[in-house]
Amino acid sequence: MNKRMLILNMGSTSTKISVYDGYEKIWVESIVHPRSDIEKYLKYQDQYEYRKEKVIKKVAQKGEKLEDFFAFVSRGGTIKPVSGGTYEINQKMIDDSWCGLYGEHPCNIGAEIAYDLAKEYNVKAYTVDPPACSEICDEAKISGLPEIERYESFQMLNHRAMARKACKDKNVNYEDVNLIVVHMGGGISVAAHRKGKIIDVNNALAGDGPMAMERSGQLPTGDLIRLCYSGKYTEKEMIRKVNGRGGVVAYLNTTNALEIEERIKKGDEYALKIIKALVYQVSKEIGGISTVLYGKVDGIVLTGGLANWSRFVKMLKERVSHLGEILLYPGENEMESLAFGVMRCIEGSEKMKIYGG
Ligand SMILES: Nc1ncnc2c1ncn2[C@@H]1O[C@H](COP(=O)(O)OP(=O)(O)OP(=O)(O)O)[C@@H](O)[C@H]1O
Ligand SMILES: CCCC(=O)O
Repeated sequence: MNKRMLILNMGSTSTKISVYDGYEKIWVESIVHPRSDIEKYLKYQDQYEYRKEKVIKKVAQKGEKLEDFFAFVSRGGTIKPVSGGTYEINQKMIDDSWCGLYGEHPCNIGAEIAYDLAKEYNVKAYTVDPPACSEICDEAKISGLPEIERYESFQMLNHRAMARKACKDKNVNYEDVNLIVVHMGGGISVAAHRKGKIIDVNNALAGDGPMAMERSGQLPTGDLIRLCYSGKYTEKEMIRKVNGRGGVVAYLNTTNALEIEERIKKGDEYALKIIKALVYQVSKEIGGISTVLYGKVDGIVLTGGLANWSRFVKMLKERVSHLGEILLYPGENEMESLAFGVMRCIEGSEKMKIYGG
């Protein structure tokens, strides 16, 4: 049986592409998108052609043929909260993610590209652990205004993958321990994993939680309302401002941590001040979420691209180590998680889920 899959993972700053043959990784490549390339798109949806072209070109460069895949698999999209697992991507999922109601993120483009390619080549498209979680505890859903219910869009795929990996390495069951997992990529999400369930996490796409490389995070509400009504910005511009053009990039004009590190090494005090503020906000979020677990924290998993940055991790550790053991898992395990999730369903050890909206 053909088990060759094309895996797509569209992040805020990069497109990761991989080919798996069953459980075996054949290759993986990451395309980093320069700010100048993506800055011009006001809505993430407008990046569809740009990202698709990159995928098609890379697949051809690697000597692969699109007709040789039995499935197209993508991370995403932002949909109505569901339980974790592997889902066949269907039209309802595309409609719900494309309208942006549950958050704007490039993973929605990945899901759409996988779905379109699957239709074109008459195969199936799948996703695993979509970024909206139905396990949030009741208290966390109350926002403070009855008209607004809190829901969460975040990097669930990598949260689960790294939490499980850390537990495997520690020889404990994910379902038996309490973890704080901190995914630090283009967006930052800090979650309480209580005995295998994610019971609270900041909505990394909706101006919730700490600022991040390209997200504003939570802002003083009154000032935000005044900016919205200032007449200077449309609704779309404001949404893009907090999600895509806010956070570190708004201060330093880059999302590239290596570039910021170089600037700091050369004595850029302003860059250091902003990164200190980033560490401060992430630490505060970690401290806050420890109360969700009544302070019973078995470990703090730091993951995502920024967990590679030694200066950043050192400063973070100084502030939060007293809360629990720091478990460092830089980067992400998303490609493998996507491939393995599909394989478990194909082999029958797990049931494929259908999204009904
Ligand atoms: N080796 C490294 N050292 C320091 N920083 C790094 C390193 N590798 C990646 N980063 C930084 O990590 C960030 C990107 O992280 P990541 O690749 O997890 O995000 P993404 O997938 O683009 O976005 P998302 O959060 O939407 O998934 C960038 O700021 C990048 O500069
Ligand atoms: C949908 C992914 C949200 C994030 O960037 O954390």
